[in-house]
Amino acid sequence: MRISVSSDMDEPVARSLVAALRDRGHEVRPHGALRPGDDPQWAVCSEAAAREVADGTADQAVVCCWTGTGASIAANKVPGVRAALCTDAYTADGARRWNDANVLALSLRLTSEPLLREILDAWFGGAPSTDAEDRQNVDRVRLLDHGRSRG
Ligand SMILES: O=C(CO)[C@H](O)[C@H](O)COP(=O)(O)O
Repeated sequence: MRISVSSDMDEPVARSLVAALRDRGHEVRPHGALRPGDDPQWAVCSEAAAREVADGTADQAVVCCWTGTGASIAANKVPGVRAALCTDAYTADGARRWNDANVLALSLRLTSEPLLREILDAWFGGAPSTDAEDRQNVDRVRLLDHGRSRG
């Protein structure tokens, strides 16, 4: 897959993330502190990575900041993006399964190396549910991309 990755800080775990994605055979598109000369502000680089998902340049994205909250907030402002801040593998699995999340948000502070591997295993090992109620929920969220809460 083509994965856009952003981080506002050049932290070891962010570099491990890029390496882990490449090890898994993904094509990484770096942003922010992971790309020399790029703007590292979390609001800027998270949006840039999320936009690549929305416009189809990337299949998914992983956005990082110290807490993960700013990165997830910025990514979720991009129409078509469903970003999930995941601090454990169960949440990552649920985000893919129930929320059809297409952007993984990570906290650089909380995500240890073993936890990173667990979260990535769950994220990339999961698939969106085909259950009708789950799809209805995701469709409902898609309406919000267009400022509507009803079809
Ligand atoms: O977690 C974050 C935003 O949600 C940032 O990483 C945090 O605010 C640190 O930014 P800075 O180093 O510019 O103060």
